[in-house]
Amino acid sequence: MILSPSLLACDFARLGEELATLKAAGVPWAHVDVMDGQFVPNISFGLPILAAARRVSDLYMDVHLMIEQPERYLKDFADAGADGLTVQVESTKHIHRAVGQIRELGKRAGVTLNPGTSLDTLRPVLADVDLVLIMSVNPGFGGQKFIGSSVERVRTVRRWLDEFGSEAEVQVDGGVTAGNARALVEAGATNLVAGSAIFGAEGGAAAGVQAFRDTLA
Ligand SMILES: O=C(CO)[C@@H](O)[C@H](O)COP(=O)(O)O
Ligand SMILES: [Fe+2]
Repeated sequence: MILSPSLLACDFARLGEELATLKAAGVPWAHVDVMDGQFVPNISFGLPILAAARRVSDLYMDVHLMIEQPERYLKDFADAGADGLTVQVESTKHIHRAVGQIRELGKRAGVTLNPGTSLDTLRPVLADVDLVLIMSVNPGFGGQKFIGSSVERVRTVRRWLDEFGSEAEVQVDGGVTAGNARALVEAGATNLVAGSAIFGAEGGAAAGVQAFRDTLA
């Protein structure tokens, strides 16, 4: 199971140190939440922060684009240091084209959807992606409560992927904690994003990471 701590919950003034803490804790990925104030009602950060993170860290940069018409910026995010780019099905009229563009840029392509969007919207691109992200909160903010029905959505997507032998990651994002991680992994999740549960942990991010390890051991 891959843990992808969401940098949205870290101390931006200490970004380099936060990334170093994750690296020292043995975490392979960092989740980078880009929000434009249009697709979601919040603005987070964009290209310069990703580029700064890339300069000081060799963690896999897992970029979650919550922006309208993400195809306008895919190359910029790839150039700024993304390893994987995940786009929301609701944010573009051309999800198949966007996924193809990410692959053409030599990056791993991810697709995601809001909790209120039908899983069927994923089907046309399932064979073309490296990662499917099940959002378990309405995107836009960290620190929200996990939506329980997400567990069944994970199970369904994992089954669909298994039907044609896909090894795509099934990632879950939003309200993920050491308390619900086991149920998610048992349902087929291979990749968990966690922001507040890691950076808000008593004892700091390293303790937050250890709590996930303990519960999944
Ligand atoms: O994409 C998002 C929110 O839109 C997430 O990546 C959050 O940043 C996760 O934060 P927690 O729910 O784990 O605090
Ligand atoms: Fe995210």
